[in-house]
Amino acid sequence: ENKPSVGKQVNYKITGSDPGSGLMRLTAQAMEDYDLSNWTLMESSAAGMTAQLDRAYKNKEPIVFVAWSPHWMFNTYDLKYLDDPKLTYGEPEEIHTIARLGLKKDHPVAYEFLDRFNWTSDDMGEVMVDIQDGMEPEEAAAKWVNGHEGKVQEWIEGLTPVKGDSFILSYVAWDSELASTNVVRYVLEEKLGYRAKALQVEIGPMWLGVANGDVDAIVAAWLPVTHSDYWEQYGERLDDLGANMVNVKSGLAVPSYMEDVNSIEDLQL
Ligand SMILES: C[SH](C)CC(=O)O
Repeated sequence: ENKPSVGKQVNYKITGSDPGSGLMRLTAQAMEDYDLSNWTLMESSAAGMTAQLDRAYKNKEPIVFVAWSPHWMFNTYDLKYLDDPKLTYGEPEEIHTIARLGLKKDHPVAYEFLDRFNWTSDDMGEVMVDIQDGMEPEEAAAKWVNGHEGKVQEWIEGLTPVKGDSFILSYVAWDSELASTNVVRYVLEEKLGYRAKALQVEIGPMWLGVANGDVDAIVAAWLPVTHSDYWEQYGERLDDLGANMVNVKSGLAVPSYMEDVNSIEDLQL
């Protein structure tokens, strides 16, 4: 039977996340690249997006939403990314650790740890799923660090703990960065002797804070594509310590029960 178009099914709405985020900028670009001028990108937050996904999924309703991996939603729901033949969302990319200028001199122990910090999507996934199952982020981080001695040892081998120096991290409430920032904070405090704080902020203040030196470091930079605009704006005032995770990706996704929607081009119908 002639089913209404997917646009009609979702009132031409893309369920978005936090305004200003790279994913929202890329999705606005995708709406241009794929001529989705009659669609609206709904601003929300990462938590708002997953709440709307949960409601739609439970009722097996159609929904088109912004997505990124690693994320617990791909463990919880049967989802699929829409093909992006124009590569608006780019190729799989990296999450980078970014330090303020001067950090190496001021906090050499923390700097060396942050320079070595790297883990996999599976590692992050363990922490994210524990948090999603109701564990406090600090507790989930402690559980992961205490359960992965070997990996943590690589990060801190030969480093002499400090005596209570303060350290400030910041992050945006994306489930991925809630996990990574809490693990880094836990290691700084419990293994390296810092009094470390993790400030939850929006994306603009996160980048501005580390660029103007109010924040010591972030582990939340999606590069080279998703956060390219922030890197262009602040990059020369920052110290990029490289990838803490590789092969991450973002894009548009739908539940797999939307069988006839497999590419962003299918939204034009
Ligand atoms: C974790 S999301 C890809 C971050 C963003 O959209 O800027």
